[in-house]
Amino acid sequence: MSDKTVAILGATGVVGTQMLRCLEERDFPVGKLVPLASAHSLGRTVTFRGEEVPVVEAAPEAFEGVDIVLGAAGDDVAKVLLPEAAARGAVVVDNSHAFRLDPEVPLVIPEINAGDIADHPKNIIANPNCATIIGLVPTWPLHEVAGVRRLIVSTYQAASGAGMPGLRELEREMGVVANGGEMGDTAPFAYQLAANLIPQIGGFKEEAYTSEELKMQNEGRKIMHLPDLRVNCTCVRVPVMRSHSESITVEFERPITPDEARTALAAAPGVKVVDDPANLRYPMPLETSDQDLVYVGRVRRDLSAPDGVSSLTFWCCGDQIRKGAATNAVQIAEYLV
Ligand SMILES: NC(=O)C1=CN([C@@H]2O[C@H](COP(=O)(O)OP(=O)(O)OC[C@H]3O[C@@H](n4cnc5c(N)ncnc54)[C@H](OP(=O)(O)O)[C@@H]3O)[C@@H](O)[C@H]2O)C=CC1
Ligand SMILES: N[C@@H](CC(=O)OP(=O)(O)O)C(=O)O
Repeated sequence: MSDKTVAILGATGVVGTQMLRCLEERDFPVGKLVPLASAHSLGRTVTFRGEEVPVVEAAPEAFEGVDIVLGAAGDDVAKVLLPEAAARGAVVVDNSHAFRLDPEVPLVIPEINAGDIADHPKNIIANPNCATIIGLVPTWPLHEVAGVRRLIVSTYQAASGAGMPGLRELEREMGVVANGGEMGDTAPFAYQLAANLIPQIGGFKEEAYTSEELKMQNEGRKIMHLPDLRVNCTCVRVPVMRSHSESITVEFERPITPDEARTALAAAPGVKVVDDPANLRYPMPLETSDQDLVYVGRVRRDLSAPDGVSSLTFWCCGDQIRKGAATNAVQIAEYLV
């Protein structure tokens, strides 16, 4: 396998920094690394394989000679720069929302639809929304057993889902809560997050759902190839540094017991079952931070299901910076090489 020239667009951010670590850990064949960021990061370096690599200002010409681009910038930057990279012959794996629902762009969680990677006519492959990845990795093996018809999801999303500014803001607010002082401006959050919950992620869209909540439906349908999948999602920002958690109730086409579900989950790639209520063992975000598996527990019957309806409830946690973003993107890039 020949070494590749790999660019990271947004190499100084939360996801970009994690991509550097994932490329190192997974021994991705990087011949040359091109770390790209905004003009305000010029003069900075990123550490890769023990060396300091200077950050380059992101511009179309920076993609000349690049084989693979990992996108870790926001939607607006992605929309402008990544087609420039693709036009220069690079294959792009992008983390933003910009291209996810484009019918000519595959939207991939490798554990579910790796087969979609091969057909990428625009030279762009999209990484799904982080909460969607963490929720669907354990939902898929249950679908394979019993056929998923409907999902009812509540998410508990970490501050770092809002990038470096979100992480820094929660750290600051925790200091203010502990030591006193002025809370002041809470951006990027609309309200104080420390010692609080904020039931809004993204802007409000149709039927009073937020953009983040609609991603679970629209991206889930595309990834699972289930255009009629019914999804009801509520997304909540919680004062956790890292790792998203989700409560998911699944309605199935066919009967499935909690034991059958645990057996399917235990055999599924990317999943670890932690489900031992007698010993108080269940997934928690502190435990799932900085690793790649989605932990699943609290698997139980949905006591509210109408007679004759097959339905289970479970709880899962996963590191949204790793499996929800950087790791998933590097996994896709591995298929490309
Ligand atoms: N955080 C998360 O958990 C997840 C994030 N994502 C998505 O990944 C992407 C990156 O998010 P995240 O890492 O959290 O964000 P951060 O805010 O932490 O990082 C943003 C990155 O984009 C760069 N950037 C900003 N403006 C420009 C520009 N004009 N030209 C080039 N680069 C620019 C920044 O560079 P500089 O330092 O110079 O400003 C920085 O490297 C987003 O699309 C996000 O939606 C997806 C899943 C999970
Ligand atoms: N919006 C997510 C993270 C994210 O960046 O999602 P997306 O890539 O779909 O914009 C969160 O705040 O937790």
